Amino acid sequence: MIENDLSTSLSKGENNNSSLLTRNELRKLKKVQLKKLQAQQVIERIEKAPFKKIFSSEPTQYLCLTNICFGGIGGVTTEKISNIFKSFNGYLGLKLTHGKPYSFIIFNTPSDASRARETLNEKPCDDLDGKMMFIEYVNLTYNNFINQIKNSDKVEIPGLILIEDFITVKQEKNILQHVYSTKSWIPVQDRIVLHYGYSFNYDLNEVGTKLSNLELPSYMNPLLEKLNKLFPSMPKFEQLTIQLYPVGTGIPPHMDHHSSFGPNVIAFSLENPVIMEFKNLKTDKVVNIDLPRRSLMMLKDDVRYAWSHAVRARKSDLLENGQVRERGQRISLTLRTVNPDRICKCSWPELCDRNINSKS
Ligand SMILES: O=C(O)CCC(=O)C(=O)O
Ligand SMILES: [Fe+2]
Repeated sequence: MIENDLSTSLSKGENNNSSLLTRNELRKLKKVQLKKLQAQQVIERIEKAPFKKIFSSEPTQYLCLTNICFGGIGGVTTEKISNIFKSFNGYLGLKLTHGKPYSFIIFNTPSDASRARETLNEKPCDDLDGKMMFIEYVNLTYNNFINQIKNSDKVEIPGLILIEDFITVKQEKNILQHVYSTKSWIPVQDRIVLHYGYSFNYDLNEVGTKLSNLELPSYMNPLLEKLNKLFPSMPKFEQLTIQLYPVGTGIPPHMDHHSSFGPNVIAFSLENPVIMEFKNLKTDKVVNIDLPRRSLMMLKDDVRYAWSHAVRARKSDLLENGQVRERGQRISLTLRTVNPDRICKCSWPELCDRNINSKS
């Protein structure tokens, strides 16, 4: 069946150069096409769907290596494959599949993917000991593959909300101008901080005294208005902490004080992104989340009350796609409400400072 398909396609002259090929070259070409068809047919059988439904003839940003699997017999390592693809512009990462003969490569745009495919498809690859990769574009409407690509190893942290581009470029510029012209910075460990509304007691790690000017700085207004529109039932934020993290610095693992502060803690990232490390204090599970520049992060529920968070003091971050990103100086703005009676009623009593740090 495969042989027949192949002879027809070659004799129809689908490969324009076939008439110029020597017998030997034609035999080799036939062998390659046979292998390619075999890989495609295996996928069609596993997926119970026709090739045309699974793959697209137009470039998409998702490539499927139809004959490359990871680990196991005949499998290659993730390192080998990422080394081959990471030299191409727009390479974002790879997704392995468990127990399936194919794998996926993700690019930023369809044209990035197309450049890599043009260079590598059906060409002997030195890094794979001369083996050829058969590469197809994943059809964006083929949900079975798209879901595998998008969800395979995304870890959700309950209660964590991340909104990218919450702050506009113009707003960021304005806030940074004001922040950098402020003179009242307080050194805390290797970073410097500013407090508005209430101070922060770093010895007890809880809310400090009410400050004379309770108003938050007016450059925060556009962000507060946008927050109000998105979360209309959220109470007014009363405390703002601004932190400047020079390259190489961070904040040790902590939970924002349960009794001092309300159920929603918000942190904006300005000037540079950073990886924040979250740890579930019951299971010790650690999850790294990339906080993009101009993003909003909200902590509520589990992640607010039962996970610690930290920015590790280091000069670079390892991203999910295996790339190392150099750190740049980062400004964060943390908004909190203050519990009037300093009492926490959360559902994690064993992790709550009302029991752990109860003062005599
Ligand atoms: O730098 C940040 O984004 C978060 C800072 C933080 O965790 C805090 O102020 O409690
Ligand atoms: Fe915090």
